[in-house]
Amino acid sequence: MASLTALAEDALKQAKLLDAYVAAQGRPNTSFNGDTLTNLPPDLVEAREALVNSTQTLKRLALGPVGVLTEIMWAFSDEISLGAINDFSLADCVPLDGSATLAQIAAKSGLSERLVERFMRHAMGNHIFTENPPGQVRHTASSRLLATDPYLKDTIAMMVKEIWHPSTRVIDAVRQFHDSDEPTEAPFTLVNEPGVGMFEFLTKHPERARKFGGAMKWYGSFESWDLKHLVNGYSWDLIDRPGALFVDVGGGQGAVPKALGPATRDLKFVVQDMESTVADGERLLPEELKGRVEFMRHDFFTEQPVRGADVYFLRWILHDWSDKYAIRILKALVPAMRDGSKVVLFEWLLKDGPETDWTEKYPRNVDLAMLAQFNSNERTATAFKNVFHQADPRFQVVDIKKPRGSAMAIIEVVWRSGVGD
Ligand SMILES: C[S@@+](CC[C@H](N)C(=O)[O-])C[C@H]1O[C@@H](n2cnc3c(N)ncnc32)[C@H](O)[C@@H]1O
Repeated sequence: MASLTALAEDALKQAKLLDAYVAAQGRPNTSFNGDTLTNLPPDLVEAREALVNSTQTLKRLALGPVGVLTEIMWAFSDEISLGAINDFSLADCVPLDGSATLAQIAAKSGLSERLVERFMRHAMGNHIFTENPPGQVRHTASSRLLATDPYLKDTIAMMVKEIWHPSTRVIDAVRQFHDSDEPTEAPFTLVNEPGVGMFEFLTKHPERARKFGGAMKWYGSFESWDLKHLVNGYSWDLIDRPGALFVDVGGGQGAVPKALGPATRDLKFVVQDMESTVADGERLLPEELKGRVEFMRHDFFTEQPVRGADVYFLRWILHDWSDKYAIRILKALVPAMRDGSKVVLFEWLLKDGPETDWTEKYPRNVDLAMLAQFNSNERTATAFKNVFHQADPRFQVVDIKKPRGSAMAIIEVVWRSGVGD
C-alpha cells in the first residue's frame, strides 16, 4: 500500500492537470457551485478518475478501520435526506439564484420547519444546498439539479422505491428463500407484492413504471453510459451491407437503433419487447428511421421468430435474470441461429476479483441492486462464458472488451454450427 504522502502526491498530480485544463478553458475554479469538469477529453476523464480513486483510498486510510466501518453503517442517512428532499420537492422551494429561509421553505413545502431543517442541514453536509449567510438557504450545483432536472427527480424516486427499499430486505429474503433464482422471491417482492416480480409489478403501477423509464433516460445521459461507446467500439462496418439484420431483443423503445441507425447505411433493425413498450417505441421513432426499424411484440422466453439475422443484440437483458433464466433466453435464440450469426451483449462486466478502486466499484453496486430487485446478478467474463456454454456449446464467446471510457462491455459471441459434431 502506498504511503499517505504518496497517495496525496498522486492526487495532487491529477488535481494540477484538471485545474490547468479548467483554467485554460476559462472556466471558474472547481467548486460546489458549478460543474466545471464537464466535456473533458479522455485523458482528463482518466485523471479525474485517478483523483477520485486516490482521494477515496486516502480518506479511508485516514478514517482508519473503525472509521471505514462506521461510515458504511451510517450511509443510510444520506438516502433519508436525499430521498425526503426529492419526495417533498424541497429544492423547488429555494429560488434558483436567490435564497430562502427554513420557515419560507417549510411554508411552501407544507413540511414542518423542524423537518425541513433536519433534512436540509443533513444534506448540506453532502454539499447539497448551502447556508450563506446563516439562515439563508441557497442552491449548490447538486441541489440546483434537483430543482431543474425532471429525469434526476424520477431517478432518485426510482432508486428509493425500487432499489433502496428492497435492499433493506435482502437479508430477510436470503433467510427465507436462500440463494433463490426466482424474481418472484426477490427482496423487492417483500416490500411490494409477495410473489410478484418487479417487471410484472410495474405494469400494474404505471406512475412507478414511468419514473423507471425517466431514470433510464437520466443514467443514459452519463458520458460513460453513452451509446457512442457501442457505436464506435465495434466494427459494425463488417456487418453493414444490404440485407443485414440486427435484432434488438428486449430492446425497449429502440434506443440502440436510434444510435446505431445513423452510424450505419444498410443495417435494418427489428426491436422486440412487450406490447406496450413496442407501441411506445413505434410512436416515438424518428421519421428518418422509418423503413429501417421495425417493432415487434415478442416474449424473449419463447422461440425467436426472426431467423438467420446477422446480430441478436441484448443490452441490460441478461443482468435482469439469474443464470437459470438467462440460459432460457439464450436457448430461445438457438433455432434462429445460422452459422456465423452473432449474439452481441452490451452489459456490465465484473472483474474476476475485488474492485478496490472506487471508480471500478459501480458494477458491484449494480450487482447487489440486481439481487434486491430480481434475484439476478452481474457477471464476470467467466460467468458469461458459462451461461452461453450451458445454453448451447455452439455459442462461442470470441471477444469481451470494454471500450475506453465506457461503463459497459461489448461481449461478442458467434454461432458455430459445427461445434460438438
Ligand atoms: C433494462 S430494460 C433494457 C431495455 C433495452 N435493451 C435498452 O438497453 O434500453 C429491460 C427490457 O426487457 C423487457 N422485457 C422484460 N421481460 C421481457 C420479456 N419476457 N420479453 C421481452 N421483453 C421483456 C422490458 O420491457 C424492458 O424493455
